[in-house]
Amino acid sequence: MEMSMRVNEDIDIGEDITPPLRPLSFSLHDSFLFSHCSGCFSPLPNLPLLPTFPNNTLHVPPTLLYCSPRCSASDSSLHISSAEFHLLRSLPSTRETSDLRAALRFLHSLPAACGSLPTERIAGLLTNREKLLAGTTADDEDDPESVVRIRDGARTMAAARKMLECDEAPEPNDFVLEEAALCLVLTNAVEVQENSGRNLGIAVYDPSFCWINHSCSPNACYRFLLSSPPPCCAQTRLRIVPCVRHVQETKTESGVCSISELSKDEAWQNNGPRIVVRSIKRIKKGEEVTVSYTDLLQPKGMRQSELWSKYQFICCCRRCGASPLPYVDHTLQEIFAPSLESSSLLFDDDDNAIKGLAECIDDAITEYLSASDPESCCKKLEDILTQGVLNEKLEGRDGKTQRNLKLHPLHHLSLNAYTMLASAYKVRSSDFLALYSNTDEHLLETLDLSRISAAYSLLLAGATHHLFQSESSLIASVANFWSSAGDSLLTLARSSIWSKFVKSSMHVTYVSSLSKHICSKCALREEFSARAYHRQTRRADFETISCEFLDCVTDITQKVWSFLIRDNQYLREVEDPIDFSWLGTERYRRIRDVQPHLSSVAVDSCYRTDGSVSICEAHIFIFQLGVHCLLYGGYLADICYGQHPHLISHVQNTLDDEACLINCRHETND
Ligand SMILES: C[S@@+](CC[C@H](N)C(=O)[O-])C[C@H]1O[C@@H](n2cnc3c(N)ncnc32)[C@H](O)[C@@H]1O
Repeated sequence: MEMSMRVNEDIDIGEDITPPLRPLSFSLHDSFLFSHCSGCFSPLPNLPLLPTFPNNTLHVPPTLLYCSPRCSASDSSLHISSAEFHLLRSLPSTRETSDLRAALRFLHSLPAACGSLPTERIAGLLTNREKLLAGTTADDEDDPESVVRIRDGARTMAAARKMLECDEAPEPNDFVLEEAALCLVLTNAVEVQENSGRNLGIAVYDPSFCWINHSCSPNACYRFLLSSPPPCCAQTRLRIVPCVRHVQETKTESGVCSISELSKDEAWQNNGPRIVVRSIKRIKKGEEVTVSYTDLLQPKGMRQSELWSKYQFICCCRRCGASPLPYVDHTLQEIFAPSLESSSLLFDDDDNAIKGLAECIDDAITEYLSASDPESCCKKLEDILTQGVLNEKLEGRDGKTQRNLKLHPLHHLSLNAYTMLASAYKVRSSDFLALYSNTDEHLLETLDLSRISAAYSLLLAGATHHLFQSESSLIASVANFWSSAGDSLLTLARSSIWSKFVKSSMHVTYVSSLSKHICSKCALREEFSARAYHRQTRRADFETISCEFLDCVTDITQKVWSFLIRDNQYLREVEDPIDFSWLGTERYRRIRDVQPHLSSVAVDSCYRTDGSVSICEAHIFIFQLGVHCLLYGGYLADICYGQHPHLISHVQNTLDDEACLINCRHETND
């Protein structure tokens, strides 16, 4: 039996298709146990509450914490009686325990009738146990790592449950139920993210959510509500219905108890992050609803291998099944051999060199995240992006040949590198500002670092937008990247350093650009006002709004890109970060073969030597660009996640700032 969910009416883009659904089981990741409430996942206050132990018999250090008496009252008993408490106290701190704890909580909430041994489904939810343990061998030592992890985890869960009864350690085959519950969590749990995108923990929801299958070109996405849902959202009906497909060889055993039995149990009425499913495409009545279980910006091979290792299925969705590969997948893995006419002429033995490239990028990123040396990270990543790798193993007709392989600017590793570079340059800029005094040279260097950070953010947003134009399910990533680019450009524009340069070089062009400051060419502002003040989003205008936005940002970017990327060797190869038509040109191939000549620029000649914009004009354009990116990112986020008060006030503050900037410049000018 295979379950899926279908819509029971026509759905437009950007509509909620479920009400907020409560979790059946949830747990914070270990690293958030002492910073976030285990009952509702919100950040802890200064004086958090401990679990309430029965009769205060247990005088032990806290294993988790709560934000309020309500959360403590509703969650403490589950913490103790599910054996989560025993598990946390007995397990070495090296193993992440959120999956084990969610499985224990899930098991504890099952009515007694569910105690017989299930394997395929529990409470209607697929355990996938047989598939996940498929590699099991006669000798434990030969088992694949994933199998050992499930088996050891289940054994630990069983031991913790035994501790509740003060019983002896379990027999080896005493933990089938725990194994099934753990497999169920691995198959059905989703990462719960806060607004900033951090993964706080995991949660398992009822079949209305868990029967939704995966697609690499999904038509829906989901969001979490950590506080009470707004009334409009809570009133949404469930607009999806289950669909059963009977598969011949499947065993007849199914759920050992139904979800309706579970929902009567008080334990299921607890707190926890709620989830809402939302359409990101138009969906016709009767069509299957799908979400993504993986990162859609990965190329096909990586998505397939992740889905196989986590869920043991091969995705046959429209995107995966297309032949030849769709543009987006082809591009995400494209490699250049600059000396050759076409990347299709890559040879089999280039594979190892490409693996080497991936390892170098991963190493630089890991080193940055663990040792936090942003300067070294920037150098390593930019060296790889600019120089690529040499494949020296190829035997040509004349003996050994060297081939230089480079990542395409839209390769998925390039996109990862841009994310890290935007972050690392930003950190370097704020470190620099904190460390050095106000000499012009140091201020200029701070501005330069912030400028490059903003340029990488803009490149990342433009690159993913380019891919989004051929794969519309990338909307959530694109929304995120445009918002980050907006934030990054506005951080640059708001830097107090500008005033040093702007005052001394105020001139006529700058003043005339002010009048053009408020953009009248695109409808993003009207759209924002409609959304913020009248709670309406004009979905029908999606294509128009997106085209107008692109026209505007392409226009402004052309004026300011050379300023943003000045003196950066890699970014100088990127002719335009929004319109990538230059990628196919002969000129680009030549640029990639030539090492650009870099000269150090004297402070007094900065930014005004080669016919590019003056620093004053650049300041205005960067602000304009930042506002556009933020408004459009917010517009797309609204489609994916619905009205978000936090986002609306963020954009509103920016528009207020913008009004101040204009007034201030007019006054200065008067
Ligand atoms: C959360 S469940 C989804 C509901 C599931 N189909 C069921 O019958 O309960 C996840 C499991 O569904 C199956 N599944 C989900 N998406 C799939 C897809 N695109 N192709 C094949 N199997 C899929 C896999 O077995 C996966 O482990």
